[in-house]
Amino acid sequence: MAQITLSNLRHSYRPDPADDDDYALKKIDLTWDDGGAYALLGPSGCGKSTLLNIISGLLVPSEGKILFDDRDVTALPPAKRNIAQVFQFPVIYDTMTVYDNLAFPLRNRGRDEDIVKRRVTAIAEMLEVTGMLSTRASNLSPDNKQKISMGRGLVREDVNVVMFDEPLTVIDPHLKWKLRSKLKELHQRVRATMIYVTHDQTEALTFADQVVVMQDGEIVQIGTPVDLFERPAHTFVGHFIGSPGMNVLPCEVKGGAAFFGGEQVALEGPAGGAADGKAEVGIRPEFVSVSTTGGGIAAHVRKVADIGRHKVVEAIAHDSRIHAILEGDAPNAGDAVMLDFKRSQTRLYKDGWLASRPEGDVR
Ligand SMILES: Nc1ncnc2c1ncn2[C@@H]1O[C@H](COP(=O)(O)OP(=O)(O)OP(=O)(O)O)[C@@H](O)[C@H]1O
Repeated sequence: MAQITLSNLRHSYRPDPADDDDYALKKIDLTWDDGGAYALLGPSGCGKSTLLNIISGLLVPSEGKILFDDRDVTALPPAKRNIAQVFQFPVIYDTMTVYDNLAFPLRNRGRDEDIVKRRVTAIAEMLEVTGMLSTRASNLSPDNKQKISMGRGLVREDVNVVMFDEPLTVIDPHLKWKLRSKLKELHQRVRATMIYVTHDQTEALTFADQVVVMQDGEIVQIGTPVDLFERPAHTFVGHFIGSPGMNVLPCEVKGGAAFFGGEQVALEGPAGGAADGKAEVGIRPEFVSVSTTGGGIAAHVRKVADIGRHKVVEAIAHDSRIHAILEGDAPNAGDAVMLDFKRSQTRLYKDGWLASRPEGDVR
């Protein structure tokens, strides 16, 4: 396994890129620690596959370097990088047994049969496919085929990194959670460096210790799932993560205080030196409380969706839509209500970026 460093990376598919918009990857500086479980998360077109292909060697970046530990691999072809990849669709040999499929990457590199047997047995046990080892792969269900594909990615002990590219795309929704938690468990057992590429926040947040969020060819935040939920570094992360995402409301900053529709909104702490003028207040629906008697911002309820575990209230205040997630009783559509924002979770964003700081942070 190796630490992977991406240094000053830029990539354009155009022969003569002029400005930032011509780059699929604008400027990436990132270190993936040895043994880490990472997710690369972002919407379609943000540059995830481009980045993955640069790490695997299918693409040579227009600028910058890739290091595996201290070794510069920027110009090395995929076969020389010693990485394993699991793709959207299972890559297995239908005519071979499950055992031979799992053994293939090891035999291909000339490993002794006793090592092959030890590794295949261990991986099969982790994946809970021991009972299928002598089954022909053609007889497997799609999810078991993908499990074997994952096993092939994990069977070698000497790879620098295992990369998963949207590996659950073909899996039935009701089986997805099973494979998702299985992958997490596998990482805890094999401790390989793993990069999991997805546009699905649930997959990213379940699998990864660190999530790298991309937008438009740039990294907007790297953090734990809790960081991304509690302190989105950018309103994009606030919107993209969460269901519904963070409420982002227009506000006016005056002398370090934020005003929404003329009413002051108490921020978590100092406004971070945000200059007077237009900015945004960010508050997650989980931290908005709704009452008919208490104080707060006057609003009216537009609709209420009961989604089982909780209710999602959509209210309108000062022409902005505000979501609140409620566990117990909820108002009805048309009700006049008061909205209260939990102060410690109320953030200020300036030009999209987090500006406010927690109380007591006097930087
Ligand atoms: N071979 C190519 N030639 C030209 N442009 C490309 C090529 N591959 C990708 N792009 C462009 O580069 C940008 C990043 O694409 P990329 O496929 O890396 O994003 P992605 O996040 O992986 O999206 P998806 O999840 O849809 O695969 C997009 O604007 C895309 O249109």
